[in-house]
Amino acid sequence: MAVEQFVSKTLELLQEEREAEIEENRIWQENISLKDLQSKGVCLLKLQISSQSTGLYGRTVVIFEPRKHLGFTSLPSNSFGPGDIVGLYDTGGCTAASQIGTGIVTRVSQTAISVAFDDSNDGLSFDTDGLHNLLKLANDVTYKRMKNALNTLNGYRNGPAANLIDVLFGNSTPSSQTQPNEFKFFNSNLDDSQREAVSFTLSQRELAVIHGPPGTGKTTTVVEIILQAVKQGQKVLCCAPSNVAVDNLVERLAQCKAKVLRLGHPARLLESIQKHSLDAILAQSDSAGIIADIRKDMDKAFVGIKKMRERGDRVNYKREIGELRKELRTREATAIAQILKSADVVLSTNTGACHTGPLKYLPAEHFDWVVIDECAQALESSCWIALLRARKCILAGDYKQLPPTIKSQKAASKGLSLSLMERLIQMYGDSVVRMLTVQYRMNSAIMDWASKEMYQGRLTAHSSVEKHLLKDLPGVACVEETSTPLLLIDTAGCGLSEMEVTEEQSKGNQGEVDIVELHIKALTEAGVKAKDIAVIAPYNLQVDLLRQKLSARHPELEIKSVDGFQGREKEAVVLSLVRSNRKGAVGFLSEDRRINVAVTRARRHIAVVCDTQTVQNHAFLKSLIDHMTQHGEVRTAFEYIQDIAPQNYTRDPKDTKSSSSSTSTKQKVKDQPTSRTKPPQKSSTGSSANENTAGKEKHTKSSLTCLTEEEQKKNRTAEITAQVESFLKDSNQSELQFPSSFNSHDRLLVHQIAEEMGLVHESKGEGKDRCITVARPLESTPAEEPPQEEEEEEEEEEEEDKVQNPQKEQLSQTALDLKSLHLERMKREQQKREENAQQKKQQNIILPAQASKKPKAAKVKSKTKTGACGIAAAAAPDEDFDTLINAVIKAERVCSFLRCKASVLMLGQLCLFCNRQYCLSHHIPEVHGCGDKAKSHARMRISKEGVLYAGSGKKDKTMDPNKKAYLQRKLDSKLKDMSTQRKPKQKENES
Ligand SMILES: Nc1ncnc2c1ncn2[C@@H]1O[C@H](COP(=O)(O)OP(=O)(O)OP(=O)(O)O)[C@@H](O)[C@H]1O
Ligand SMILES: [Zn+2]
Ligand SMILES: [Zn+2]
Repeated sequence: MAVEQFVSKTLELLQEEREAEIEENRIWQENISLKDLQSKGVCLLKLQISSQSTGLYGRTVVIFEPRKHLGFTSLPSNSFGPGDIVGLYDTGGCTAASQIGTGIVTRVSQTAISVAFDDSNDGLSFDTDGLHNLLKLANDVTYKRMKNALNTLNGYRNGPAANLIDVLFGNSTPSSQTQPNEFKFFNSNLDDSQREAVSFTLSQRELAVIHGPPGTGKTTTVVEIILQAVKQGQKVLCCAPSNVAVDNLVERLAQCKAKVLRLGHPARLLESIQKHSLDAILAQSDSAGIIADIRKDMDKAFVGIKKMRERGDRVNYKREIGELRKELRTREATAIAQILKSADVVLSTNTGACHTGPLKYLPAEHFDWVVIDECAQALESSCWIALLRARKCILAGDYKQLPPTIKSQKAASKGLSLSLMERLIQMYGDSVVRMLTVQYRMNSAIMDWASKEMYQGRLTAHSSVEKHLLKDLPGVACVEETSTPLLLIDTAGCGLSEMEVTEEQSKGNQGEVDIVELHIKALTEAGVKAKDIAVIAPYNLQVDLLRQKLSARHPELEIKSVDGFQGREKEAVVLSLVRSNRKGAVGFLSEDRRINVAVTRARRHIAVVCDTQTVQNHAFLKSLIDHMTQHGEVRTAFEYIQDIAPQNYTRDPKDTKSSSSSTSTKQKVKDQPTSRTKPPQKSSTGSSANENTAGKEKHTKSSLTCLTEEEQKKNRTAEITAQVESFLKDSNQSELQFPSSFNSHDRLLVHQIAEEMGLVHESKGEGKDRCITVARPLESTPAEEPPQEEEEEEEEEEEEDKVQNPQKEQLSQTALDLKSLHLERMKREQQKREENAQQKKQQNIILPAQASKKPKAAKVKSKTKTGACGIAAAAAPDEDFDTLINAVIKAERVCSFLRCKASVLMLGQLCLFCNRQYCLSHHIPEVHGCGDKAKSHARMRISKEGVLYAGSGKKDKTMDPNKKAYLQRKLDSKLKDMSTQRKPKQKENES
């Protein structure tokens, strides 16, 4: 492909992408006042400058604070963090015209925010008396740099990269040295595939691609390659799309005593890395003394300016500062060039390697090799920023994991999401690729699926991990949950449907949240540490719901979206797939690479909670379900629901004894609740060796029977269906009673079949005599049924239908309980939405979007009313409900910090990590125990820089509109908790 063609097409797609982003920002900003932006935390209004100095290696750092003389002592709650790019405005507004400059946030405290402005903005002068607004900006620096690189690529003639460009565009073929260099490995532990990758890379002249599936030691290999290159006297430029990935390499290379230099704004680097940063090394250099003196003079001048009241005097100081700055710059340029030249490896993000940065001090042909790690997560255009400096390139990554995040679907589908790595593999095939095939992370049962489905079955598990299980971890007891690498908890037929909150375009599933909670409980009770467990969900809404439920009890449990987890690993992963609907829609789960990433984070155990009936409609997900069914434990969510609402179900004592009869799934269902609820001491006090082997034997046995399990289930289903059908044909029979020998699993099947056929079903009797009957639907039902409406509401109708006839639904009453809670919630949410709309209307500011939404909201509400008010009324009479609301409001009024009674009504601050309100002395995450989360959040945000870097989750600003929704959900969960408390029994039984 011609370079020009690539460049013009890519420029176009980048433009499209940029426009999509701008459009999104515009819609968002235009419809929201500055005040609202401030309340969303992305804008800070009317700040005064408290001080100004040169700091952070020569930048002008300005500290802003609220108007103290008016009694504002702290900043409004905001989402500003170190590394954010902000615009500085006078109080005229936040428009381009009133922008004074842009800077990078370096520090945020309760009372002040520091912003670093680059010296290069010569015209920058701050009115120290005036008031300023700060607004978080979407940054276009990344775009500009990529565009520049593409344009340079287009006109590139005979620089160092000329030959490489030919190879990367197929104009000449990659070549290798005939006589490979002799070399000795630094790391003697490398496996064969890693060694092969290193030798191959060393012998290639222009291009080597290293394909590193999850856990195969890609970084280990890249580090070895770089060390070998350095030994050969090569100068290496090493890049990755995210700051985190770059820092990781810096750390590993520094451990190996390589002379590394990290480029990048110090505000964005991990603290441990800062000593390798250009600025830090500069500060220790010979010129440092002189530079420091100049800075001191500049600081003095700044202080001078502040004292001066007269304009004329200020001008003098400004001139002085200008001259000092010039001198500073020439001295620094010389020093920087020296430092850069003496480093063996220079590291930066892809965009940090741009020619407007420090690399401009180096001659064009300085570098020999360019290494790009995580290459499959980078836009190709961002790779070209660095590649234009290289004779040879090494690309490492895994294109079977998630590609770079792109906002414009159109641009993505037209090729913007195709990474350089993938494009080259398409062009040259395996001849330029070496794949790492030994993985050091996953138990082979987990790996086998990924290997087969994604990596041509080529992966093998290293013996150190092949069989490792949770129970092998110190302090972890041997129970069923900790002895199986694969656990599938199937919600099919249990009525745990997904829900949707339209404003957020996301999906949640409260039933799955409850099941995840129980599984986490089982794992932690067995001694697995919360910090070793990840809970992953593909939808942000579900992530929020899970956090709400779990974070308070397990602050160290990491709960994230799939995208936020790329590049990480955990001993145990619990994956909630969320989707459960009759249409079998799986939406965004259909990205195979997303599922691959989610599953391959797990080292010893993965539990998947999902509705197999829904997700099996997608071939790739089906392969996962099939794999887990064949090689792992399968449970139905039904028995977890019994734990959630045990009052609705009497366990059939016969179940535990009838394991020899009918199905084998039943056999599994039978004794798990015991193992789950039994305290972990059980096995640690007993002879654990015996227990171990016993567990293993059982496991093997069940794996064997598992092979035909699905068929057995099918047969059983067919049997029962046939019985039901023949009953239906015989109009004389009014009721079909199944024998009391049916166990709970058989009854579940009956329940499912009856549901599908629209029949009434009921369980009667206790213990041994418990049996299930099926009958034709009652005549009255159709009359009450609301007319069919939009598809998305179907689910609700179905639920309401059951709610209206609860007495006919004994067996599914447990599921129904969750549903009624869900409905209660939905109803209140609807009410709130309506009230909001009402208020808006009164204020005459209905946005068109809301105006059009309103009628539908009203309709849904009235529908919900007819359906669910019965439950709501029965459970909570109006007064009761008011008391409830009052209690919640009261609880919301005081600081959430243990024993703190301070009011948070006026000055409360919401912690975004735990979603609680705190008083001013407790709201800082570090103070109340969210420190780690805040840190990793900040890190993640820092690593995101632009929107284009993949693997780091959603963009910041999506947090902000959610804040309100967060609060709403928080209230709802409190209400839910309270309503469950009001029903006697429950919780006590569990513990
Ligand atoms: N040859 C080896 N022998 C033993 N352990 C190894 C070897 N190579 C890598 N590992 C181990 O595997 C783990 C992952 O290695 P590394 O950090 O290099 O991979 P990564 O590139 O970060 O991961 P991934 O391949 O998933 O991107 C580390 O714990 C590392 O110690
Ligand atoms: Zn907190
Ligand atoms: Zn407090």
